[in-house]
Amino acid sequence: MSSTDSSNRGAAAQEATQATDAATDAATNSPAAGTTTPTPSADIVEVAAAVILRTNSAGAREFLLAQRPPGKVYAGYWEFPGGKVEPGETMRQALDRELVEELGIEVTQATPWLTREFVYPHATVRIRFFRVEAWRGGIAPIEHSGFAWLTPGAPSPVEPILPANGPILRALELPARLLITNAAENSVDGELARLARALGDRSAATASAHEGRACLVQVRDKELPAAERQRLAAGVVALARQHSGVRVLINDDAALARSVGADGAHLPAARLLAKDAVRPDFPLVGASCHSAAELARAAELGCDFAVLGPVLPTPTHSEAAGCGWEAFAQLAARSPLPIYALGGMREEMLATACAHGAQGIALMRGWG
Ligand SMILES: Nc1nc2c([nH]c(=O)n2[C@H]2C[C@H](O)[C@@H](COP(=O)(O)OP(=O)(O)OP(=O)(O)O)O2)c(=O)[nH]1
Repeated sequence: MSSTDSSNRGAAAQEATQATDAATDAATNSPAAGTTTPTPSADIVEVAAAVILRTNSAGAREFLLAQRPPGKVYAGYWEFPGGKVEPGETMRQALDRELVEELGIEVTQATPWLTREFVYPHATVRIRFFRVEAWRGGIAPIEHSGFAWLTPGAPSPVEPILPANGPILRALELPARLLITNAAENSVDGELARLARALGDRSAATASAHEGRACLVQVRDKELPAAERQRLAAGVVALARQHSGVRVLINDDAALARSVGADGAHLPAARLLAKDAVRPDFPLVGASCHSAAELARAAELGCDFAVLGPVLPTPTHSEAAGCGWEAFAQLAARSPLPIYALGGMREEMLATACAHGAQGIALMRGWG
């Protein structure tokens, strides 16, 4: 984040306090989660849906889609299992009930993920997606016409898929970790060596593990002289190309991103809020956010993900206390975008971040 990014810092905690009960309820899977019901709205149908994830025998990640049966709206379309929240139910209770009714399984681990609103001819729906990684019982087609296990990023073997779900399928391609360069402290050569080690270790240690290899790398280091930044960016892209599942974004410099063949661009908050802001023309675009307004803007521009922080105190922004996990969760609960938690992150905080609705963690000093 640039110095201008700090203008809204602190707003995160403040805005989170104003979040609705519904958002609070949907925010986390911690003991406090799911203890309140969504705020009823005559106009919006609340839905809980499960992105059920497994690792197949080849070590690849897969998710489950199910086909809507005859007699329902959008019969024959493929969806994530789930359904409408009944009066008095929390989001999590609705999820648990639906998966018993539809699949015959008891959910034992679910983390809140994205919330997506979509206007259909028959209704406006607000779908709270949970990632479900553990359950009891065998999945059975009790209510659906069929099942399919899909690989994130691979062409879908089934269609049509419910129209609201396109962004969800794209979000499933994102990894759990975003590494941010810190050549200002480590030097360009030091940083390239750290990345080579990190990617090498990652590949070697987790060659068969589903998510271990994949990560995003953001070339930040905005203060570097242009030639050094170019060398860093080119070096990071060259390293990334030696490892599958590693994609590189350049912070705030589309021309540099193009010249080094990066996968994407990353927008600092000031750029995001500019009146003439548009989504840069890259396959992958991220944005730095510190408030609900910035998250909403990132979604409006069609960014693929946001980085939200600082969550915990960090030397990068020593003036900021960090919004804390509960505020993070409340902001994440309202976002249609996958969000990486930033600020004071370390590898062992990944599970905590996910329990509070994060896509994963963004690390600057805490990687390698
Ligand atoms: N379950 C589910 N619903 C989705 C997804 N994507 C999406 O747009 N929706 C929409 C379709 C429907 O308008 C709404 C879910 O309503 P539903 O009719 O399936 O709910 P239900 O299982 O409670 O069904 P019913 O008892 O009312 O017949 O959310 C998805 O991935 N999963």
